[in-house]
Amino acid sequence: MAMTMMTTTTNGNRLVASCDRYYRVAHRVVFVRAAPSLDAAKVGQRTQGETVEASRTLGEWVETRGGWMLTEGRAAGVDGALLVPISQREHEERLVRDEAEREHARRAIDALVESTLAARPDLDPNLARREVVRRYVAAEIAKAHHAVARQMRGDEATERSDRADRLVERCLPDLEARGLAVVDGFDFGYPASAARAEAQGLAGRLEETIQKIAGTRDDRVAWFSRDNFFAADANALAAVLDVQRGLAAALNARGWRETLTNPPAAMLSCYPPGGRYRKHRDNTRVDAKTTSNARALTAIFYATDHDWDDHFDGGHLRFYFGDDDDDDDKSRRRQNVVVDVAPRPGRFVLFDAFHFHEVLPPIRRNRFALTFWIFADR
Ligand SMILES: O=C(O)CCC(=O)C(=O)O
Ligand SMILES: [Fe+2]
Repeated sequence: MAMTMMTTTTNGNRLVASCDRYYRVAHRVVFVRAAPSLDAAKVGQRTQGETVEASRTLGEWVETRGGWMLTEGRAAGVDGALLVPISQREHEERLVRDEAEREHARRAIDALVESTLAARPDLDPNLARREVVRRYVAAEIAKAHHAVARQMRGDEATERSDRADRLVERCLPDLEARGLAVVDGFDFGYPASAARAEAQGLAGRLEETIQKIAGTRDDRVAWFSRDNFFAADANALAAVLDVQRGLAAALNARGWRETLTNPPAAMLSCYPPGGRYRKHRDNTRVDAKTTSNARALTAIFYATDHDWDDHFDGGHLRFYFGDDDDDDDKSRRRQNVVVDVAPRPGRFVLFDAFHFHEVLPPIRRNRFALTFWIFADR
């Protein structure tokens, strides 16, 4: 039985109960840290919609099972609340609802396992169950991602920009032919060196990712909206983001195969010398109708030093075209073609989020990039 931290005070004749014990996670991911400090090691994470029970509060931090969580996003470079206080009653209703959902999932999985085994009696029941659970969980996660993407829709049509139209015109042939376009020398409105200087100035706000703990990637990142960039006087990066935000509308206007939408923020990343991001895809297909998230295209602008050298600085973005074997467009398939794209300053890359790719280690200096994922309304 959970203990409550109800404090009851009198306000005139009325009794006012205040409770700061329960929270709903209001941000995509909120980290659990070993201590109440942004520098403390991450020891876990909670995702949007989960509820958190706190045992102690300390300023903008609450102690929860396993560590400390930040309640307000400002210090973490995010707008608004990360954790929203909820009442004990709401918390308990959520627990009941969560249990009902779990029960529903258990029944759905049992039924799927049964029908799978009826169709394929030769299958090992344990393996069949494991596969059904994997698909079920992936589909549920995808549903949640798409619900978030749908909430964010609606602004793309107003974000037409001439620059984005021109950039799409340059990308479209290669994007359609091989799912990858690379554009150099595009005029984003500011020199690439200005974006580089701003990225350097924001480096102190970048943070390790949860994948760092898992050992798959070494960059530090922060999420920026246009307003965050303007607040930080990062006008060149804001101008790049404006163009990135115009791509969905420009592609939609040219009849792109899916209706594209915008996410709220772009990711500024910095790979230190020797850092990498192991081979991965930004999205995967769970089955014919389901993808693991809403990402359709990845749009990257490199804010590297003006004298970045392909050979001595490295840090290439490596694509593996032959490996997209779940790509339903077979005509785009290539057999084991590796393509390396150097992160040259001001270079812009647009690619299919389902392509396998990897970031090779930069050799001598920090490698900054502004990455924007264009969503699809699937
Ligand atoms: O910075 C890059 O070139 C690619 C980064 C990447 O693959 C990612 O963040 O998913
Ligand atoms: Fe990626």
